[in-house]
Amino acid sequence: MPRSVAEHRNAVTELLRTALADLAGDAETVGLLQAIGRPLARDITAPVSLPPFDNSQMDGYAVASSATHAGTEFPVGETVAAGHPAPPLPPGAALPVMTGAMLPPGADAVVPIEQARPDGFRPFRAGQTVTLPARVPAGQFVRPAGSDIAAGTLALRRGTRLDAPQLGLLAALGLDRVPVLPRPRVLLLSTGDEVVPPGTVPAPGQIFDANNTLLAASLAQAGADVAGSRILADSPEAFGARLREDLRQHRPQLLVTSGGISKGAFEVVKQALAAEDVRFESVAMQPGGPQAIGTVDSVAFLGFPGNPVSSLISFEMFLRPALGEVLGAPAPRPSLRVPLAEAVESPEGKHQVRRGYYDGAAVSLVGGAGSHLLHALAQANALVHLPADTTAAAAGENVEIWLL
Ligand SMILES: Nc1nc2c(c(=O)[nH]1)N[C@H]1C(S)=C(S)[C@@H](COP(=O)(O)OP(=O)(O)OC[C@H]3O[C@@H](n4cnc5c(N)ncnc54)[C@H](O)[C@@H]3O)O[C@H]1N2
Ligand code: MOO
Repeated sequence: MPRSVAEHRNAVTELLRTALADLAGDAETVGLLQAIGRPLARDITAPVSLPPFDNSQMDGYAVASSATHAGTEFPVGETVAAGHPAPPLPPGAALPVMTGAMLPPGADAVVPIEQARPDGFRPFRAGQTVTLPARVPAGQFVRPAGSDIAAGTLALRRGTRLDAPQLGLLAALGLDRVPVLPRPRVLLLSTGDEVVPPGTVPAPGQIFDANNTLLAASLAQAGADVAGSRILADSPEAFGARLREDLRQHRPQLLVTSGGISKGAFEVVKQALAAEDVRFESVAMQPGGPQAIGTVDSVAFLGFPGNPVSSLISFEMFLRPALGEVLGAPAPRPSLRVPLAEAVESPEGKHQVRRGYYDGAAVSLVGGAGSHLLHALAQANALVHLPADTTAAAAGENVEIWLL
């Protein structure tokens, strides 16, 4: 009886929860730009307030609002520029103030230059005056200290994924380094006598290794550290020996293989790991039906099927969500329900994942269902989900897609 997608995803998540437990309690401190996309390891309390001082939201005149109730013509004082301490506001006067400049002590409102007469800044002359609107409300165009965040309050919670907005906030708070969770270390192995590295010359019957690159790119984008990767041929003995060496050398928290797990005569992963705590499952999904999961020498292990599209979809359906769930990053793929541009059929009892192109209105299928169609995958911008109980969907029917 095949496992459901949800059952296998839960199993992968539980495997990673155990494998990455130490990592999730650890931290390394890195520069802000080294932290892009990574989960914050500790709560961050604001060391300063933002804004740090009351300042002007407009280029204009700083006034005491009470004075604008008494009259509309003001003597003009010294100009207050951003980046410089503000002099106190002389009683009854108006000071030219620039956006971001400190509000002069004694001022509580700003009149934008467009509402002043004259409506431009002139070089300062003694005795110069400006006419401003009457009854300016207190607080107008003033950004009070701490109105964004007050010093001592929680700025970002542990586990928050650090993208541009969060990193920008940390920089604004004066922090140049940030504690993040260490990246999970992954050992990646492509398998098969037919698989040779790109950049070499294949012998008859051989093909170039797509999976190490495709999975290394996926893992790197998901915040993992691919500690090592290699291709191993279809010899279970050589596979076992090499794997042990690589595990000792790279000390990964996760081992991911592709290929060698289905029903052929030479299934190197299946044969080499037969005595290990590893299960070879059939998941009710297509592509990505054959899956292996377990531990090898206490290292968490996932075996993905060899077809490149199957490998990528296995990553997207199981490993990416599990990393997000356990570590707080990567973000889930954005999910939408959108109309199909064309009718589609799907095998009964299997969750089919087709590749699609979403143009903002509807999703069209890119290529067929075959799990070798890497060129079609490279043209797609979405995965199209046809759940196990769906055997057909008509054009215009809504389906779930994940944006890639
Ligand atoms: N009798 C059956 N045959 C197959 C079944 C089945 O249920 N009964 N399942 C099919 C499905 S579905 C898949 S998926 C594959 C999975 O097989 P393996 O995981 O054992 O993968 P391999 O046989 O090693 O390779 C499959 C396919 O992918 C190519 N490949 C492998 N590695 C790479 C790589 N690194 N880069 C590019 N291409 C790769 C390989 O040459 C094969 O064409 O089994 C079906 N068979
Ligand atoms: O399940 Mo296989 O992954 O279709 O090609």
